[in-house]
Amino acid sequence: MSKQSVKILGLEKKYGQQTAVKQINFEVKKGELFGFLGPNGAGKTTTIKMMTGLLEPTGGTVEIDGYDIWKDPLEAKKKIAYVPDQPNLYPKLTGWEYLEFVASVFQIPSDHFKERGNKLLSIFGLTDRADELIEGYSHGMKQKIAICGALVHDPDILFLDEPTVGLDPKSARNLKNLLREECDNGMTVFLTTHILEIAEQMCDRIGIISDGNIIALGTMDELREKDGRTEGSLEDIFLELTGGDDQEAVIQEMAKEDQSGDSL
Ligand SMILES: Nc1ncnc2c1ncn2[C@@H]1O[C@H](COP(=O)(O)OP(=O)(O)OP(=O)(O)O)[C@@H](O)[C@H]1O
Repeated sequence: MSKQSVKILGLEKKYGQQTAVKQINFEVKKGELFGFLGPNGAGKTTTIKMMTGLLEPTGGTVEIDGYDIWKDPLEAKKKIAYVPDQPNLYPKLTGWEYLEFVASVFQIPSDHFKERGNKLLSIFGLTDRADELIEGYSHGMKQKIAICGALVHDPDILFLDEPTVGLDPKSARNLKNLLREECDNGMTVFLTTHILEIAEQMCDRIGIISDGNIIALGTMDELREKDGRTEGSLEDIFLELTGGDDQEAVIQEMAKEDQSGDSL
């Protein structure tokens, strides 16, 4: 048994001439809540798709609990669940039928499924809507049923791409609490987010990718230490590392000009 849930070695993706992910290396430990951050176009989705076996790398390997996702896909994929930022659902199934379908694919015993499914629907306030067709769900409800589907079979490792986008504050809070609880019970969670407060509050460790390279990796304290700080928010660290400070300064200058009317 591997101590790491996920082991990434020399992972690379080229799209034609462009190298979107540049031979990155990192590990995610069992029971860890890992946040993967980076500016737009940095390579987050490309990386998560390679980690979940949806996009073939140009080079390198991804091990899921010791199994290579490309050489041993069945064993590796039994252990994971993935919720993309735009989940593909079956519109002609009801919410409950969708959960039943996922549970049947993963051969979850009926009693366990019913208890787990009902608990998840209740956490996300979907109990009263579970018998309606998914095609009638709002964007946020679709996001929530996709998350319920991912959790209903108790994956060892859960991958989430921008999980809180589209969720109302209460659902986002419930999701954060649930993920923390699942990790404390041994599940590993790997999530991407642009909401730095979420990463700062929730995540045990954080990886920052910029232009296809991992430019920071560690706990909040470790990131601060490497950045030569004793305090400061993740936003400060993120903007400094990704060059956002310069952009911030430009934006502030432009705002000043706008206020003084110079630029009109
Ligand atoms: N199918 C594709 N074909 C060509 N280039 C692609 C493709 N998918 C992504 N890219 C490029 O790879 C780079 C990384 O994209 P990716 O979607 O992984 O970034 P991201 O960090 O998830 O960005 P965002 O925060 O905007 O979602 C970008 O320059 C993007 O244009």
